Amino acid sequence: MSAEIIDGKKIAQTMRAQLKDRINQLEDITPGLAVILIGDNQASKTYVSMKQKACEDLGIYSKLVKLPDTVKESELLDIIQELNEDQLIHGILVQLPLPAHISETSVIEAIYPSKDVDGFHPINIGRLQAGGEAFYPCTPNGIMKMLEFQEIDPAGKHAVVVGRSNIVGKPMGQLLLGKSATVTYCHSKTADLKTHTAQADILIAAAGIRNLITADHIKSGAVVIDVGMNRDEEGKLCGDVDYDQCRLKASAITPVPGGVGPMTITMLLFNTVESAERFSR
Ligand SMILES: Nc1nc2c(c(=O)[nH]1)N[C@@H](CN(C=O)c1ccc(C(=O)N[C@@H](CCC(=O)O)C(=O)O)cc1)CN2
Repeated sequence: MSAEIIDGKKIAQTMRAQLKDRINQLEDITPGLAVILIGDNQASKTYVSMKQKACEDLGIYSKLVKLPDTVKESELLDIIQELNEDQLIHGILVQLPLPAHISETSVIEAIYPSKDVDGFHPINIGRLQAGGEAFYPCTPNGIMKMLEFQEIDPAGKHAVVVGRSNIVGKPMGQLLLGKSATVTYCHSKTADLKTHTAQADILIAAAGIRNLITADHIKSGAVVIDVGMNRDEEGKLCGDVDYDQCRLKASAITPVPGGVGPMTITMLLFNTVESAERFSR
């Protein structure tokens, strides 16, 4: 068997074209996104410039706030409050990770839930679980859209999520549960990982460990979604899944790069447009 390759770039392009139409339909309002970048982390700089370029391509106003990694938490919170009150801004995000002296919790909680287009605020996380109007975290929601595009219905399937981060693993399981999958969470401390992953109809690998998932870990015909963003010895980008092995056993698989990554930014644009639409109602 050779798996169908789930092309994240192509799905992202289709969704971005749909978003452009929605933006064109907004009268007298341009969606606005504020991105706060702290410090000099090379990967963060790359992701932020990708976000800005994506905004530019779609006609979303983007405001970049660059701060040194010596910035005080109180200064950052003041900036967030200004953006909360800025009528031109419909979405605010602080690029993660943060320097060690700044509390991620305080920063996330300072953003108004109505502008939290990353979907990380406890109000949005709570509504994801309990229902109600909310922004969902971009990476897991992007994966749900990918499954939808591929016509893979999670209902009744066994989904195994490897990873328990607040931004991917935990909300991923909740979203799959919301679509009636039976969900198992695993993580770096799970004993005998293979026993669990080999039962998955849908396997989400989001542990941040290169080649954690090999062919032995998956069931024949499984759908394998790779959220990993790791570098090999030569600096080449690779996921958590041994792609060359697993694509011969899976029924569908995402590559890295070109799989989940492009959907993360697309869902950020999606949330920003949604926020502007709510604002204009
Ligand atoms: N505030 C946030 N911080 C972080 C988030 C987030 O959703 N919000 N997620 C990640 C990084 N991230 C977006 O910020 C992100 C990661 C990867 C990609 C992507 O498109 N990857 C490409 C490859 C890019 C490359 O060549 O380096 C791919 O997989 O094809 C987009 C966004 C952590 N921080």
